[in-house]
Amino acid sequence: MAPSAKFVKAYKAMRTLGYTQQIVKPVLKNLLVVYNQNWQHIEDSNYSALVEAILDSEEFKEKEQQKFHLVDEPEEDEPPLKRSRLRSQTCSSPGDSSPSSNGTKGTKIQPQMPYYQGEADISASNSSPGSKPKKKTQVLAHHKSDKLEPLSPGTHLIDDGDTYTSGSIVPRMIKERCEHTVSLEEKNVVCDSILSNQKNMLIKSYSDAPGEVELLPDDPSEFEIPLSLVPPDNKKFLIEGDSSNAKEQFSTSPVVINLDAEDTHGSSSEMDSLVRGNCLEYECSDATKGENSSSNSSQIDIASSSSGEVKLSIIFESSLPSNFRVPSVDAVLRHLEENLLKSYRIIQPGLPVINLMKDICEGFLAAATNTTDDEAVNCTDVHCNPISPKELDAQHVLNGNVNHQVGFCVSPNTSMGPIQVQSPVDIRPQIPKFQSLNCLDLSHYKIDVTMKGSYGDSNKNIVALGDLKSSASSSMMIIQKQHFRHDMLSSTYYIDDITRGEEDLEISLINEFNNDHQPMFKYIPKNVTYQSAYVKFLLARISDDNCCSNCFGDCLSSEIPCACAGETGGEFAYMPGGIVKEKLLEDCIMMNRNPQQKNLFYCQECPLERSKDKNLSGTCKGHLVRKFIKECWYKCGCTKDCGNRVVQRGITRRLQVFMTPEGKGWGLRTLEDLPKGAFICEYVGEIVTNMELFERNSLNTGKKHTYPVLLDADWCTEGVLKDEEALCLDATFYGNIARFVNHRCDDANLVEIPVEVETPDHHYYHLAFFTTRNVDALEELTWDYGIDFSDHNHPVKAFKCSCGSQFCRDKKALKSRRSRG
Ligand SMILES: C[S@@+](CC[C@H](N)C(=O)[O-])C[C@H]1O[C@@H](n2cnc3c(N)ncnc32)[C@H](O)[C@@H]1O
Repeated sequence: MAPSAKFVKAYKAMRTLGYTQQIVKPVLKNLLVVYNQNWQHIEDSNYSALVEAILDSEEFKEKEQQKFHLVDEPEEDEPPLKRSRLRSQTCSSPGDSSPSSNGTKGTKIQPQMPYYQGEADISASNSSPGSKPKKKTQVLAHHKSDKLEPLSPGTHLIDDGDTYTSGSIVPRMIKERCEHTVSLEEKNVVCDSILSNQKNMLIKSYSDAPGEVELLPDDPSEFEIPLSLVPPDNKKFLIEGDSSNAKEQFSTSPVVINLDAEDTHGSSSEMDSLVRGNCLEYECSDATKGENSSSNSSQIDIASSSSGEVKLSIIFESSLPSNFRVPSVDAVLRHLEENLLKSYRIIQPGLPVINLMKDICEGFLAAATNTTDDEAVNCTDVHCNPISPKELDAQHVLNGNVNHQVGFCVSPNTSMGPIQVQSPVDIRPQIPKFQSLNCLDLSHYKIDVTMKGSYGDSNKNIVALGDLKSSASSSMMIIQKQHFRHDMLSSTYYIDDITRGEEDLEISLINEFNNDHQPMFKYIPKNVTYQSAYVKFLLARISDDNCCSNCFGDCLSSEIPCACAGETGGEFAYMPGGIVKEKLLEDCIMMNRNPQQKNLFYCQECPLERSKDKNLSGTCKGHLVRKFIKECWYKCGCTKDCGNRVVQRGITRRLQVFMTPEGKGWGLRTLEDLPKGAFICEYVGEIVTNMELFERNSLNTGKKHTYPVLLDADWCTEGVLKDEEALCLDATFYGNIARFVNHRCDDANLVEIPVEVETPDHHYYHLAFFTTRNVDALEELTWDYGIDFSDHNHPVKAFKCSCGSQFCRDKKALKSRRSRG
């Protein structure tokens, strides 16, 4: 039996035997210690005897006394159940004679269960079911007396305008919690700067004993931080307040909800809540998932305050690798964005994690302000008891478990705003890892996001929290529901617009072949300069005579070619309708297919060759003279509809990114029939200098999504560009759909043509794709990357080509290699 299952079993058995959570909790903790060391003893144990033995043991009592500074009180007749709960979940003021726990009177069984030295967190409870109260203890605390009001199950408790439907209420004060070092709860409290600043925070808590009431504050405004709660029947939890008045209720009635979808059933939720609310938080979070769950899990806790702040905690649990190092917040976010989002089923392209978290918070606000009572009871658990980064549970430490808490504060109101990292990752001291036998060897990543905001309508993407059994890394699935068409197979992965509205047309992405999700990159519709690249089309150069400032209307309809056409020999590149003229198209295709027939320009004193060796004059090896297009632009006198403006208007054809069945990865296809010479898209990416690209490539050892396009190295006839000036396009991190165009040898249906829009100096141009022939709807769009598959010395190792072309150069190279032996 898996240790976690045993743990659950032990818990259930103890609860069945009638032990209160407050007894079970410390006992389980002790049990865990034993368990780690000698778990086979547990297998056949009589749990009743076990509990009694633990409670009766001298070590247990001693530790409990030390830890909680318990003061013996005169015996008082109180039902043990209630007393124990009061003892462990409430804090009494000095001199408070409210009921407290009795001592333990256990059996004489003393199992050989070594207590692990250093184990620190032991509950204050030491009562035993059915036992006669032996003594009363009092927790020394420093706060004013709390008012106690009993409720029966289902009773509506009106407090400060709030309505509670059932259960117990355990409000706490943050000050008290931060000052205290006496209880398990205190140990777990983070005096978080975010939460601690909140006023009027009140917690609704539900015990496992319906009708049992804990503390109710005289002044709820004193309660600033929520504590852990247990729902009465594992299902019943509500956001208090009636729906008619939900907004006001919400603003004055903070709630704390655990939305862990996996904890919705059975007593596991109860236990999970119980233990998470205390020091055993993570162990039991895992334990409750029992045998069925993987060792990895996650949960989301969301809390809101009366001031409109929503705090989101995401706890991600996974096995600690041996090279574990605490990363920076930036590193975590970057890593998530680059690598992990897809495993969480987050389909939004380039979605920053922080935005996702903010969306969740906003969704919570929106839901909270629109939720009816009926809907509200779906929440499964009530919990917010953040673990103090400074005070780790000893068991965690011993198990080498680490809790990283990261706080983020998302700026006010629902519009996007700057994000402040409020509390950076807490760096754990170097704790020797305890090699335990059990399966609770988890690391815990807890990311808190806090959003203060107005409660305006949110039309943000839907966030669904559910069970993602197929995912190895998380039980959380976050999807954009609206992006799934109903007629699709459940296995189809589909996004309706990967451009996020950046293009005039939506461009969908579909995968019907495997489980790959959209690669991480940021969609940009136009090139952006990365850093050092200097692109010369400044407004200061508006006086340059490279435009047709005297034109008006549509230049194409003018009888005399305009100045822009003069740049390309007095000929416009386009026909009406934006189709590239046949001659230009064929020239460009030819130049690509037959490099040996490239149009070369030879200079007399080649600056390029001279730059290689200053002492030699150097014979010019020829510079490529590329055919190009010069478009009119906004410096010109023509209108935006001018027929000589095509590429700058962006994508106009219906296209789709799809998963290719041939193993080439993603590809681009057309969803409509295309004529020959039609503009498809520009190759968009980051404009980087040669130097920057080199640095990137040497840093980035991971797989590349794109082939950087060298913009002007073989085209510039104006002199030799230094590496820090020569421009390249890299679409690895920022790009458009062109980054998905796959290679096809020789007979690709796309050809790239340089297009000048803003600058005439050939230093920078747009690389535009046009169709080389008529293309049918659903055909894949391909481009000949120009790779020489026989060049094995090339620094970039070519992929194994599966273009399927009869002219495939890779296959030819392979054949000739084979024939050479
Ligand atoms: C610009 S990306 C094209 C999009 C890419 N398929 C993806 O999934 O992101 C270039 C990469 O696609 C793959 N690829 C492109 N054309 C290919 C071909 N003909 N055969 C095999 N793989 C190809 C190679 O992995 C190459 O490095």
